[in-house]
Amino acid sequence: MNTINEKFHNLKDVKSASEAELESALQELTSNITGLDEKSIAGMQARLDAKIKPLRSLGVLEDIAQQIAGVQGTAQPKITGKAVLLMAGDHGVVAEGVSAAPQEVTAELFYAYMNKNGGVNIIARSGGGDVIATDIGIAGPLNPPELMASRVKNGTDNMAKGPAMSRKEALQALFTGAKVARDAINSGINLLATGEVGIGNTTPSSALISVFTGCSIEEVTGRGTGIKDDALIHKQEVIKKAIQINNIDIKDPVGTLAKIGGLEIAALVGAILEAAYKKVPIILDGIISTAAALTAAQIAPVATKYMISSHSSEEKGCRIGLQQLGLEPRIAFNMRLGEGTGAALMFPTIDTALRVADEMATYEAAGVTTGDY
Ligand SMILES: Cc1cc2ncn([C@H]3O[C@H](COP(=O)(O)O)[C@@H](O)[C@H]3O)c2cc1C
Ligand SMILES: O=C(O)c1cccnc1
Repeated sequence: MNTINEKFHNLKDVKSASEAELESALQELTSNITGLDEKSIAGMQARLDAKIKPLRSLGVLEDIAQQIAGVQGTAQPKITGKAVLLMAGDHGVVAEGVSAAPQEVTAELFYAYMNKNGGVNIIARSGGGDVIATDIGIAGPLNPPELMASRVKNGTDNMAKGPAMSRKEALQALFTGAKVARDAINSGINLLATGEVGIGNTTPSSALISVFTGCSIEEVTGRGTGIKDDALIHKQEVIKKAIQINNIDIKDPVGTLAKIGGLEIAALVGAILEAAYKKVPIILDGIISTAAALTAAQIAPVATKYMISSHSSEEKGCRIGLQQLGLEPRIAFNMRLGEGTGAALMFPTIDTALRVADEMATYEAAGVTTGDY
């Protein structure tokens, strides 16, 4: 497929493109996202119905197999590679005291992901997947400087005082994320998962979820890294202020993302849209990924069909956001780490769903008598 968007394969182009060029590339990208292939979904259902089990008795495993068939456009889908796309970015709003962790932790954790021993690396590895970590907008310098090659800005501005980003910066971050997803897909990975790191990022995520679901700040805002009662009330006040002073127009999702979002959240929006455009399923993680998914769905509602939910998260806005997307959490492990840890836990389950379709015996082959079920 040769669209205007392909021009932005090269990161240098993303950085030098004008705002108008980025806007038209987004138009082009989103208008080329199409729905799932119904024939392949029906073909997978027929394969599963022939297996030695009562009809639909493998529940969600069958839903997942059917969804992946529809995404790939074949009743015999295969997973050739899996990766968590971990986007890193800092947040000016941490100056308001919304997190229990200091800002420098974002950069410190980034090195752990590069050294392959962060939480998400272990869980992804257990499920046979990789982690691709990208600095979209960490505040401080990284060493070696090449690690900062994809950085759009040194952290967002404080959204409680003005917009977190300019519209152009949000679009640059979005297309940088899209490029990360495209490169991964072109290298043979065809199951993606969203992940992130960014001290303070449950604050913009809660803001986006409140705005896009219409739920109150109190309903969607939790303790993030683990702030105490007083700090939680303060965090909710900060979010209210950010929404008020930024004149949010939800009919303009990119503008909303720029004003009260984050660089890594914007990159995840781009990764989700690119996955849908390239017909690759993408697993959502916790509250930050869900905020990105809601934003992507505002930009291109059909992208929702490419999303696979993972865990419910202890951060309460996650479940509310998933519900708005028409998704149900699949894992309830009381997790609240982020990074893509919950999403990566779905890797083995998704492999299993396709393995059932490929390897489980049929009634005919096993010589099992069918009943009225
Ligand atoms: C050591 C550590 C590892 C993490 N890994 C992910 N997060 C998670 O916590 C942060 C969001 O929470 P808040 O909005 O309260 O700052 C993000 O970095 C998220 O990825 C972590 C947080 C910490 C402290
Ligand atoms: O839901 C998440 O992913 C989450 C929750 C708390 C802190 N960081 C991430």
